[in-house]
Amino acid sequence: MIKVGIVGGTGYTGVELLRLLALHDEAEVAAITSRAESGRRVDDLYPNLRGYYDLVFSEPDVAALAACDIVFFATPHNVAMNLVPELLQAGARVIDLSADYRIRDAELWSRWYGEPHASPELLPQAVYGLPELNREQIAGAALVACPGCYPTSVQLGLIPLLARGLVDTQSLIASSASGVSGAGRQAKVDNLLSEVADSFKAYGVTGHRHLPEIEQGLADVAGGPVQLTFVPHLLPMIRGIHSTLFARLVDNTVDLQALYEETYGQEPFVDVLPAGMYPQTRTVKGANRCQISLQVPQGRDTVVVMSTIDNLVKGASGQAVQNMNIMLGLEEDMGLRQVGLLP
Ligand SMILES: NC(=O)C1=CN([C@@H]2O[C@H](COP(=O)(O)OP(=O)(O)OC[C@H]3O[C@@H](n4cnc5c(N)ncnc54)[C@H](OP(=O)(O)O)[C@@H]3O)[C@@H](O)[C@H]2O)C=CC1
Ligand SMILES: CC(=O)N[C@@H](CCC(=O)OP(=O)(O)O)C(=O)O
Repeated sequence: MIKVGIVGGTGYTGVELLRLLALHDEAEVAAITSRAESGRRVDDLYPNLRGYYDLVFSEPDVAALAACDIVFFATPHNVAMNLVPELLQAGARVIDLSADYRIRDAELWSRWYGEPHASPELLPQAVYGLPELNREQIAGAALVACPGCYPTSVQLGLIPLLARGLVDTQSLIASSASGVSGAGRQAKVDNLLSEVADSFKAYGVTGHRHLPEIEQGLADVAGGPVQLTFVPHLLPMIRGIHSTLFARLVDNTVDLQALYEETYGQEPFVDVLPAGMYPQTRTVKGANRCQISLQVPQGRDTVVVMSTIDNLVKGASGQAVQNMNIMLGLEEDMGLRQVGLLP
């Protein structure tokens, strides 16, 4: 069995990793950390896991983590970048769900995240963990930076258009909406039921930290700089992201439905819906799946792409397990064969 360590096991992505790994044939969680819950049984805090784990949370301990084959970081940014150098040196492979290694330029990273990067020397070897783009590099990586939740939905939605040079790269727009679990489990007044329920609002319009990450990924695909207007919104629900993406066509001779079906035809976790069908967050809830559909309204020159994921699964822990499977040469869908929860 593959020995897995999880740093940050009490958060929403940590417990989602535990849910998925409970049904994984080849992985066994050997170490799990929480500073606040150290000494407490995992299935005491999370009774849905009773019968699956005989584990106790402990303080982060580099020696115990270094004894694992794979270490997941399900921690806020600024944590992994301090511990990863030692773990890599000890021979562990790391899958970071936080933003610490997603942006290649350390100076750009520190401008958006507000402090210097603690291990910039590792940025060149970190592989951006979007399997649909980087499957081969992920397979050989020691350090994988899992994409953010919004970036996953936006990039998967726009990649086919940019790869073929079909749209203006300087006027891309992403209007995205997320459920509240995207903000994590930490208590915040803004995320109280009475603040969020029965309401809908935009935030981060002047600049959200996912913007440089998305632009970096899209620029790689387009082969040159792109400009994106990214507006996130908070939805009064728990899980799910819906991104509505707008791009101006510079070539409208291509059958876009066929292009998307061809691009993602062999992808196990991207589902291009038939023309006329709309993706919904509830049909991907609990599943490691991105559902996409597209339209060119009135046959004009703007293509509208709709892309939905569960932020905790394809947007975080599911994608992290997918990356682990690729790194270990396992079946890519091992532990990820869930169907979306409906209703
Ligand atoms: N929620 C989502 O939808 C998504 C989240 N992500 C990213 O994944 C990461 C985890 O997110 P999420 O699970 O929502 O976060 P949570 O706030 O829910 O959980 C954070 C976890 O990290 C631990 N932690 C916090 N600070 C430290 C520290 N200094 N050292 C060690 N452990 C620490 C906490 O436990 P304790 O404090 O007890 O140690 C807790 O278990 C974040 O970087 C987030 O941005 C990415 C995609 C989607
Ligand atoms: C709803 C909500 O608050 N979402 C979070 C982003 C989600 C997230 O986890 O950010 P990373 O993927 O970069 O780690 C936010 O906007 O800050």
